[in-house]
Order: sequence, then structure tokens, then C-alpha cells
Amino acid sequence: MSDTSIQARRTSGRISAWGLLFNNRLAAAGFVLLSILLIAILSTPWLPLSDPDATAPVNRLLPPLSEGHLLGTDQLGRDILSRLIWGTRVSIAVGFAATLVAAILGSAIGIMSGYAGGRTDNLLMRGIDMLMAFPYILLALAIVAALGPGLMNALYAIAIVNIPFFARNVRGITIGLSHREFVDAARLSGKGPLAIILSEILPNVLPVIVITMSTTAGWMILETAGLSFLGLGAQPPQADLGSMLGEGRAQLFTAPHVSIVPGVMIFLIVICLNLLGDGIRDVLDPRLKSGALARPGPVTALRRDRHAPANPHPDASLSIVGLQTGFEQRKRIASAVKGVSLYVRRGECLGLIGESGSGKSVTALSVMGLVGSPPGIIGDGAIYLDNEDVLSMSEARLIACRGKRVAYIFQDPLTTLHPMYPIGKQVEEALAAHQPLSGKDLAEKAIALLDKVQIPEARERAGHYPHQLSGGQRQRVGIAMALANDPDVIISDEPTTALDVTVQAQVLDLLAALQKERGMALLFITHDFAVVSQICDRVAVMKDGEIVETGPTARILSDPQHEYTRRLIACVPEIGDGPAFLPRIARLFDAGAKGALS
Ligand SMILES: Nc1ncnc2c1ncn2[C@@H]1O[C@H](COP(=O)(O)OP(=O)(O)OP(=O)(O)O)[C@@H](O)[C@H]1O
Repeated sequence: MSDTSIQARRTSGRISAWGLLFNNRLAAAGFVLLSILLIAILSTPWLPLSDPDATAPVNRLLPPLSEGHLLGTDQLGRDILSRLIWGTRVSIAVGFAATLVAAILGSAIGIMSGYAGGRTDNLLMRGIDMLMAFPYILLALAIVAALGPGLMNALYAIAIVNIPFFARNVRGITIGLSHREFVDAARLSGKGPLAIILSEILPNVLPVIVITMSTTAGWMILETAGLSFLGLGAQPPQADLGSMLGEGRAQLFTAPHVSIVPGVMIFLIVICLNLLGDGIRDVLDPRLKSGALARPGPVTALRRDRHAPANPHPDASLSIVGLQTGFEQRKRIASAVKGVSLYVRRGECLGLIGESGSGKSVTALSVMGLVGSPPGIIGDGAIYLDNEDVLSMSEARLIACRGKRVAYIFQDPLTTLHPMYPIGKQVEEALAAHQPLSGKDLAEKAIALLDKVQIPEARERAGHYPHQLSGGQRQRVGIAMALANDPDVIISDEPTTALDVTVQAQVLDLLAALQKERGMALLFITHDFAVVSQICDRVAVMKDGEIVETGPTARILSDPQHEYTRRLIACVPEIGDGPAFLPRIARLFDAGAKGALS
């Protein structure tokens, strides 16, 4: 099934959500078992069960499978099956109600606290801290002791002790959300705090609340059973799973079934809820489903039947031949790179240009096995570094090549630099990964590198954190880290896209100068022909996972052969274009679309 059809089915309604849920077999098993249980407890009044509270001393402690008593009887001769089903009904109702109360109150406190901040946050969170300062079961006992034993009071106690859990979770997420741009945009549009909370914050925290509820409901049922077990919840003769367990305790050795039966039921309910909770989390978080949050393997997975074509450019620093990389989606593989071949020689800069989603980054990441697996997989082709087949290297050797023979510079250094370490330390780390340096030598070399990439007052700046630098300076740090081990190949993935034009020009000049000075091969990914013309010797144009045209930059610019290349070049505005620029682009793309349809 394709990406879009999963997405379409997901947004079109419940079928896709059910499909995703049932894709997780354990969650599906939990769902089916729980549904059977819910149907049984909802139809309890109409089931042919004997009175759960009717005692019959002559029939006391009958074993399971006795006549008329499928699960036997307890110490007062009451039918265990009947008490079990009535008791499960009570336990689930109390557990779910407590979960709902805790979720509503806890989430409301969390959202208010996280959104308002300041004194409100302080006040609410100190209250929550006080609740958390007691061991929760002691707190529940104290609440029941104050309110008096009984199921309703047990429900209040369990709900209250679980409020902090929801409040803390939701507050953390709300703090993150309330500083996001879409919330600022809502403020600017004139929405009040309540409207922002309801329309912007709540929809974003709701999946987290539902996930937390589904994973804590089992706990709440256990806690309710615990209070009843201690005689503080359900009061005789009413049955719930905890009180049945407590009553069976005295017969644990003479008639173990009296306590084993409710014990097994508690176990089943809790395990089913937890499995279902995992499934719900998968449904609500598409990243989990696609494996994007799974811990990726150290190198991209390779298809076993991959065939490695010979290297047509053995003299090139980097040569990619017929590379195919895709992403596993359920039972099929969605191709992102479909047989790409390119090469870069020493001292040369190759521009890889194409529109968003054409597969440039996946091609670049495939070189060092950095496409996350799952779901990424290299299906075919070969990658040669100085004529050595990278995809046949051992995992350890490939990892050792990262940063040493091939280094990357990414688009947004604010996301790739560690926010908690000074930049000097981060450059030192890049150096120490491949060089036996330490102490002062390491620090001096890091400062020299920062100086090399023209960070002003490098010695002082080395102690600064990424957030204290401008975008251009951060990208210079990224370049310094890439240069740290004198790699043969640098792959830079849209390194200037996040920068304004003047800083972009400075960073490009720096990169070009360093590349020529050190004789490195540079694979420069961009979607901007203006940038290509400034820095690249040759250019490869990529569209829909394939290279459609390649050649020297000057030739491609003056005489593009492919329609798509022409359109990309036309996207570069020229001085004097004026208002005619946008209609010209629109006409070109209309013509392209018609061509594609005909
Ligand atoms: N983890 C993933 N799972 C599934 N598909 C993915 C994943 N990562 C990338 N893709 C798909 O691979 C294709 C190529 O993506 P890629 O990031 O290489 O594009 P790009 O040309 O670098 O675009 P941009 O210029 O926007 O960065 C896209 O269709 C994208 O949806």
C-alpha cells in the first residue's frame, strides 16, 4: 500500500485506524479479549447466573467444574463464576471512572500550568509536588481513611493519587507547544487564552492523554483491587476482584481456586489493557507505525540479492552506481532513489539539484549507510569510495569511515549541534573521534578549526553555546566539524537554505575556498540553480528518484536538454525580471504538467 493511500485511509475515517490497530497482533489480541469481557460484563444482568451474594454453607469451597458451579464456590458457598463476572463489572467500572477523573483533572491542571507559566504554574505544580511527596498507596489509604471505606471513596482516592501523573505529562508537552509558531500565529490572530487552549493546544495533547489513559487504566484497576483487598474498597457482600482476592486469602492452601480465579482475571484485564494501550499509541502516532521512532540499526539494511555493478569511474573519490534506496511500508517497499549513478573526483564539486522530495537527501545518506533502518533499505547498486565498495564493508569499518573519509554538513545546524555543549567541545568531539588527541592539543586544534572557518574571536567563542551564535556562524561550526578529520569527501545537504542571501554567499565562498585548498570532493545538494552556478563544476539534476540530466555546470546552464532542468533554471529570478517573473514560472509549470498528462 502506498504512503498516500495509508494517509488517505487514515484521514478518511475509522477503517484506517482499525487497520493500523489490527496490524499489531498483540494489540489486536488484547482488543478482542477485552471486547469479549466488556460484552460479558455489560450483559451480566441478562446472563443465566445465580445471585452472586446468595450464600449456601452446605456448598462451601466446591472445586471448579462442580455441578452447577463451573468455577466452584467460595467459603460461604457463593458461586465464583457469578461473583467473578459481577465483580469484574465493578472493578472495570471503578478503574475506568477513576482513570477518566484523573485524566480530566490532571490534564486540565497540566494545560493551565504549562500555558499560563509564571505564578500559576508555580502554584499548581507545588500542589502537585505535595501530592507526589507521599507514596501513592499511603496517600490513597489516607484518603479512604478520611472519607471512610467504600467503593466510591476508593474511586476518589485512586483518581486523586493519579492526577499528578497526568498533570506532569501534559504540562511538559504544553510548555513545548505554547512556544511554537502556530500558537504565536493564533495569538496574533486575536484568539484569547481559552480559545487557544481549546483549538491549538488541546488537539495536540489529546493523543498523549488518550495514550496515557490507555496505559494507566490497567494500573488503576490494580490499585482499586489493592484497596478492596485491604478491605477499604468494595464492602461485603458486594464483590469486586480485589475483595474476592482478599476473601480467598484465608483459603489459599485449602481451596486455592477461590483466589486464583480473581487473580487470573486481574492479570488478564491488566495485560489486555496494556497491549491495547500499545496498539492505540501506534494508531495515534504514525511515526511509531512507520518505524521512525524505532531505534534505527547502526547502518542501513541491505537487500540480500543486491548485485554490485562494477565501478565505471575507479579514479573518482566517490562513485555511486545504480543505487536504489527505499522504505519498507507494510509488505511493499516505496522507492525513493531509483537507480542513481553519479561520481565526484578529488578537488571537484558536483551539484545534486532537484525539487523537494526528489531523493537527494536519501541518496546522500545512503553513501555512509545513514538512512534509518527500519524502514530504510538499500535494494540495489554500489557505492565506491576511492574504488572500495562501501556496501561490502563490515559494519565497524563503515562506521569508522564516517567523519574520517566522508563528512556531512546538514541544512540546519541548530538541530544538528548539541544545545547543551559549547561549540568548542563539539568540534573537539569530532576531532577526538578519529585522532589520538587530548587535553590542550585537542582544545587548540578545535580553536584553530573555528578560526579557519572564520568564526570571529574563535578562542572566546569556543566556550559559547549554539544558541549564542548566528545562523551563519552555526553553519561555520558545522563546516569546522566536517573538516575536522580532513575527509576525502564532503557531502553538504542544503547547507545554506536556512541562511539569508548575504550570509549564504559568505558560507558558499568559504566552502568553495576550503574545498579547493584541501582538494576534497564535494557533493553539494541544493534545489537552487543560482547556488549551483556559484560553486559547482558539474551538476546532476534529480527528479522523482532518478538523475535526468548531468554535465558541466556551464553547459547545463546554457543548454539544458531536459524539460525539468529548463524549469528549474527558469525558477532563478534575474535582475530586471520584475512582475513578469511569476507568470513566466507558472506558464512553464503549466506546460510541464500538460506534457506529463499527454
Ligand atoms: N523515513 C522515511 N520513510 C518513508 N519515506 C521517506 C522517509 N524519508 C524520506 N522518505 C521519502 O523519500 C523521498 C525522498 O526524500 P528526500 O529527503 O531524499 O528528498 P529531498 O530531495 O532531499 O527533499 P528536500 O529537498 O525537501 O530535502 C520522499 O518522497 C520522502 O517522502
